[in-house]
Amino acid sequence: MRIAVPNKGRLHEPTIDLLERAGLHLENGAERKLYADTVDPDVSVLFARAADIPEYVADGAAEMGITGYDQVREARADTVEELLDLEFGRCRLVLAAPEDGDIDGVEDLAGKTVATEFPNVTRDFFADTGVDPNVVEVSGATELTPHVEMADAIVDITSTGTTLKMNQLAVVEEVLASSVRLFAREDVVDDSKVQEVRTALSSVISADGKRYLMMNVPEEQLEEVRDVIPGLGGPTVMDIADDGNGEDGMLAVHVVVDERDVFETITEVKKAGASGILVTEIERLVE
Ligand SMILES: Nc1ncnc2c1ncn2[C@@H]1O[C@H](COP(=O)(O)OP(=O)(O)OP(=O)(O)O)[C@@H](O)[C@H]1O
Ligand SMILES: O=P(O)(O)OC[C@H]1O[C@H](OP(=O)(O)OP(=O)(O)O)[C@H](O)[C@@H]1O
Ligand SMILES: [Mg+2]
Repeated sequence: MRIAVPNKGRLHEPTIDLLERAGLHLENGAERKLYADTVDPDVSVLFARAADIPEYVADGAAEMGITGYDQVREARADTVEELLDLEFGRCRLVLAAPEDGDIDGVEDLAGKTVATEFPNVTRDFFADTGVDPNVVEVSGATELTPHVEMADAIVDITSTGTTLKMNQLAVVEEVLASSVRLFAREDVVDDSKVQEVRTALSSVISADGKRYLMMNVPEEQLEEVRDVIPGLGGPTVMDIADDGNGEDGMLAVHVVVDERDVFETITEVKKAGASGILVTEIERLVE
């Protein structure tokens, strides 16, 4: 099985990082190589441009791919199936026009020109509106085109909004919300290796923002502690073997909580009688 992943650009590093955290360590993958092996002899990685990845998967160069949803839609790769939202590379494709111009809505673009790196997504968007502007494809610096009379509006990526603002452009309408996805070719989605990869990546995402709390609780205090724990599916409670030091009747309580609940939970369980509280990170969480 081969996974196509971005070879450069902003998606490269976070993708490699995710594979590593999922236990799919890369081997023999010196920088600038086309392929890398992983610790799993059945899984290798193919490096490609973010925009080419959906096509690589559709055409059979790889079985799985990781890239932005915007690229999957642009490639119109209808033989690939999404397996997982990887929850990074969040951005929006928006229709934007000069702030001080006369384009306030989609209908104002009838007979006008829209420049974009995403001509297919743009045409699909306008097809649904009944407005049919002229769409011109550019390969970068799209934000410049309305200022050089090349276009009346653009469809481009925005996340913080800084680039649009810098170019005196305002959002007219959202075209697409995107994030990075794991997908596979239709004919291999049920393959056990594909599902293994999906589970491994999913376990990293599930663990993100979660912490593991361990504490000691006197038996008679268990209910009180349990009541203040916001845990995932309730805590795990274990007997602590009597160590002969009067620790009899102590229980070990383990629970997974949201990182943002950790501070309050510690305060609450302490009040309820817990001691020896330990907080650790979670690498993976297989549900
Ligand atoms: N500003 C942004 N914020 C969040 N995600 C973004 C942003 N810009 C792009 N992306 C996502 O990253 C994907 C690839 O963009 P990126 O800029 O890394 O590649 P690229 O422009 O093709 O790189 P290069 O031109 O170096 O090959 C986009 O398709 C989109 O899904
Ligand atoms: O809303 P913002 O946070 O300003 O982000 C939007 C910008 O980010 C991307 O460009 P990128 O930085 O990838 O440069 P590129 O044009 O070289 O791909 C995108 O093409 C926008 O220009
Ligand atoms: Mg870019």
